[in-house]
Amino acid sequence: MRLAARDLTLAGRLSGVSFDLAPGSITAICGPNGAGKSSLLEALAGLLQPDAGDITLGGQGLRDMPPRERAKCVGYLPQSHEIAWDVPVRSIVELGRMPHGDRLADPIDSALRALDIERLAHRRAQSLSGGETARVLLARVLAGEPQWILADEPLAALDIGHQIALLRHLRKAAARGAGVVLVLHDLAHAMNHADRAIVLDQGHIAADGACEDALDRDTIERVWKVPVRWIGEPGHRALVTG
Ligand SMILES: Nc1ncnc2c1ncn2[C@@H]1O[C@H](COP(=O)(O)OP(=O)(O)OP(=O)(O)O)[C@@H](O)[C@H]1O
Repeated sequence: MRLAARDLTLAGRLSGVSFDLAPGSITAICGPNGAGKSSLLEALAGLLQPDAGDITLGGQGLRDMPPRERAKCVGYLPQSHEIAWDVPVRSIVELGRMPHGDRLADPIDSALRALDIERLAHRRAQSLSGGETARVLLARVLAGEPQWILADEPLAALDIGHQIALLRHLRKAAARGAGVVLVLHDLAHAMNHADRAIVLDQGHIAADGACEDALDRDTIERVWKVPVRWIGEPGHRALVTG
């Protein structure tokens, strides 16, 4: 099912944003602070109603879908990583199955494994470190086996080992047919791990395309206003400033 936005507008946050995303790939949403990345992701998750324009999933308007159906199709990880309930980690991950009305062990165990939190399954959620909390909330999203995984800065709190493990897991999910949309501040992660980048600047799309094009030096200098150059080979690029 394709996920598409048409002329999405939200006062002061997004202006005429349009794109069409195919499942089976990873899209990075990049842009400076306040560009509208989180607002866009929230709108794609159906949690923020645009003032104008619409979002469709498989051709059907997102706002017309029953919430449970929408939640089955779209898994969303918000930017702030907080767990309000002091319950065992496994119970938090099980919440990802709520739209399905079950607690199937397989997807829950597989999500715990994917985020390397099996040994934390019986720990109280509020006793976790920041990075552990982020991994638990991601596991909750993965446990729902959504067709679309939307994650806002999923790598921000993770150490490099868990970052790479998560990116590999998301790549496998995409290879199995899921659509993955990640808000990423780290442009090298976007360049090396996404298939497509959508660059937002002040609520507008500044660039959209294959990462080598959409995140080229000119675009970064124009949008982020820092002098940069890429070094290394495709797939192993590093961004150097100055
Ligand atoms: N609830 C809100 N009401 C009104 N304006 C908001 C609201 N939330 C965010 N904004 C504004 O909308 C713009 C886009 O915010 P958004 O959080 O989407 O940006 P972002 O690209 O995710 O930023 P960051 O990289 O800092 O997380 C910002 O100018 C922000 O101040």
